[in-house]
Amino acid sequence: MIKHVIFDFDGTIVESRYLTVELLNELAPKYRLREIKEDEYEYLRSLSIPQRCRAINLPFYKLPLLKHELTQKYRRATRSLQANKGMKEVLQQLKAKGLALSIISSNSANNIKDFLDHNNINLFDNIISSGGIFGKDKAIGVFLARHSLSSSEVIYVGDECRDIVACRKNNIGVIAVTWGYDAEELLADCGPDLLAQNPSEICDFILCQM
Ligand SMILES: O=C(O)COP(=O)(O)O
Repeated sequence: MIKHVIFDFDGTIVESRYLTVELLNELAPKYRLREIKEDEYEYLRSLSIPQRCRAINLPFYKLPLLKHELTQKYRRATRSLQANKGMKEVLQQLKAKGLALSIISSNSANNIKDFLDHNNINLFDNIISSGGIFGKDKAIGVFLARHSLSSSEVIYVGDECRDIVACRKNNIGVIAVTWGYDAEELLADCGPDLLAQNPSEICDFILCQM
């Protein structure tokens, strides 16, 4: 029975895709990246992370430093970001049913808290940063152990294939949402338990497993 729902932040709860592209373009000269044009967004969403990195001339070794700088720059814009339509209501409904809610994200806890405070979203029991882009599987594992949760008591809601992979490594269920960073076809190939086209499907899926 599900007791705890863990959410991804960027793309899933908050619409930060355009901000991320803007910040990447700002950092492009420093990291010698190819600038991203607006008409490429959809194409880039359909690529895997290694393909995406190649498409913008980003060698993997530059990724940690770039990610760090991007997270710092993100801070100044948290107040201009909006929650994805219908997500606040989903969080409220799940909380009202007695579920614990947490966030495990590769963004920083400060950025996330800033956004949540500014938008009066005060529903999360834990906000955890997994650090790097690929640390989510470990962060989820530590979280389950720390809270004595079995894999069947938890479900994750995310928007990227790397979220699905991290959940599979921990044997937990995963809902992938189609309005975030990764395109629907890419997510479908990773085999989530549910591919949600709109926020209300998240509630329906979770509440029928309680
Ligand atoms: O920091 C990011 O760019 C992505 O963060 P997320 O794990 O919440 O999607």
